[in-house]
Amino acid sequence: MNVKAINLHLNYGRDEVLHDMNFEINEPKIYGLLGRNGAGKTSLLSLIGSFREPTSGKLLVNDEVPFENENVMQEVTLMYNKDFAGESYPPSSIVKDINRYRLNFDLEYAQQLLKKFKLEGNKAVSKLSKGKQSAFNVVVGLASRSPITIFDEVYLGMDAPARDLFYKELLKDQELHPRIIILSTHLVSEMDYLFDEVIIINEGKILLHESYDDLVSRGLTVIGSKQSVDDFAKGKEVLNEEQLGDTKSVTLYGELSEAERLSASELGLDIGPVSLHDLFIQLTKEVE
Ligand SMILES: Nc1ncnc2c1ncn2[C@@H]1O[C@H](COP(=O)(O)OP(=O)(O)OP(=O)(O)O)[C@@H](O)[C@H]1O
Repeated sequence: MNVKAINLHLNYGRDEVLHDMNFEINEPKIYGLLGRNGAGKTSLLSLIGSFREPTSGKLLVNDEVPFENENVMQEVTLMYNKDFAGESYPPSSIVKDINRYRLNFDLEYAQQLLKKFKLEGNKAVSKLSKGKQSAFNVVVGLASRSPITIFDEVYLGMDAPARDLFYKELLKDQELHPRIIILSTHLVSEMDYLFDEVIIINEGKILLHESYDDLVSRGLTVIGSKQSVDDFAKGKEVLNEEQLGDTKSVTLYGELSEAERLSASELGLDIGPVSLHDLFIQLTKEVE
């Protein structure tokens, strides 16, 4: 199972929204897809979900073009904030329907999840609250057990306890049935512990694709007197600087050698970690 982008471009009319993307994901892991509003996350996911075709280049799923490809479509589930306005059936009967045409769908698991998310009643999906409709998307996405399962911000309407239940179920089910799971989200600090790998896209380009651990280990804050911090930061990639009186704090991006750590301690500098949330903000901020 894999997803590959090769010199991938996507235009809407004259607007190019994905520019020359190249990446590959091929392991059953949880991938966090991050990007600012309008970065192109949904556009990219809609190509993987075979909702549209690239303008040029290739997007391959299991080495095949997914668009209108029955084999691939059975392997991929893309859940997004669907409009359920015309949906007059309750969740319990919709999952039975889905079970008839989705190969990997696990009806029993779907029914257990409906119970956990309190979606068992006879109310039509269109009459459920927004948060409950989102929870229903989560149920369908999890129970689809698709080798490639994508959640495009479906959980945004859910309250904190429901989101927590989703994260727990996701980790539990991923352990039992490993698959490629892509989570596109703005809730970076809440969800970062779920990610094995992180892909950040910025203005339609892949900014980085790394393991969560490598990425986070590369960000650090350095705090101390202005002169010492400036000396230490010279020649390094500085993502952010703040100063209060003579005290300065910088966010650096890159590996530190043992010698550099020693020199920081000799200069009386405090070195601390940076969260993925902060790194994401710094890495994608607009240059003033
Ligand atoms: N159907 C469409 N027609 C024209 N332009 C579109 C269409 N869908 C998206 N766009 C544009 O493509 C760009 C990328 O949008 P996309 O929805 O992929 O971003 P996103 O990263 O998912 O954003 P958000 O975080 O706000 O959901 C934006 O500039 C958007 O205005």
